Amino acid sequence: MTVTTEPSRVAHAKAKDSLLYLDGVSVSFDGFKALRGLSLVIEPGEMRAIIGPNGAGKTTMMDVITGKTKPDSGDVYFSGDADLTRMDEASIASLGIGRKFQKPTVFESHTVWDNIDLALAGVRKPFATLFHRTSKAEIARVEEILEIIRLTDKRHWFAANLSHGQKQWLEIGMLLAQEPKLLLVDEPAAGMTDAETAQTAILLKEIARTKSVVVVEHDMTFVRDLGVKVTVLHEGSVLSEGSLDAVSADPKVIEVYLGR
Ligand SMILES: Nc1ncnc2c1ncn2[C@@H]1O[C@H](COP(=O)(O)OP(=O)(O)OP(=O)(O)O)[C@@H](O)[C@H]1O
Repeated sequence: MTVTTEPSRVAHAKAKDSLLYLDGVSVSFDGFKALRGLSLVIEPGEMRAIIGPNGAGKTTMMDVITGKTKPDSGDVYFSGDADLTRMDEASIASLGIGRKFQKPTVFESHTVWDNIDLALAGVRKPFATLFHRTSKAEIARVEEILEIIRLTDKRHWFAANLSHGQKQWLEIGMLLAQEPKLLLVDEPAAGMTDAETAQTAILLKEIARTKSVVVVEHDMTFVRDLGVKVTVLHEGSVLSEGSLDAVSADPKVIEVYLGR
């Protein structure tokens, strides 16, 4: 006897053990396919680098994960059974998906410390925030985050006085304050000095010890420093996947990057 299983049930079973599961995701804008059957699985505790030429669909993929864009078709599951295609952006964020956009959006007229403290406050219940005094545990968490983002000695600085790279780290710290399970980071190294870029790779690797991280990046030196599995997107689907060395040697990837 042949047992037939509904496709969605099969997808669901496969999604169970992964943190993020995309299968056959397609998105069209006025008939133009930005994503074409994109499939991607991120395991709990994994850091993944996503690369690809301009227009490959990297931003659209992030938009689908965070609920900003709804796919025309395909499955998107988080933590096993949360169907992200049926949820709005706020509900998805509250599941523990944090996104860092390319441009830092810190509160410039507040100190580094206050920026992190405010981000912690953001996850407190409104009533608790109203009558809130930062608890010992919260102070310890702010300290811990400042260590991770290398801004301990700048805690009293106004964010406006930080370098571009330091502002990026501060924003990563603000995301950490929200205790996400998955961090989506868009081109963190853009505009950074070489030293800051190298520090950012170390910092993200530290974060990835306790959280899953998906990093979209163009800077190959940075991707090499991360030393993680790389997914190459092209025309809305996965062209190649593996170590940076493996995908760099893939003829399909060479053609896309160098063949025109
Ligand atoms: N809202 C939209 N309306 C129409 N077309 C769009 C929209 N958003 C994205 N696109 C198109 O979809 C394709 C994929 O875009 P996307 O921004 O996801 O690529 P990307 O890989 O992030 O590129 P980049 O590296 O330049 O940021 C592009 O051709 C883009 O022009």
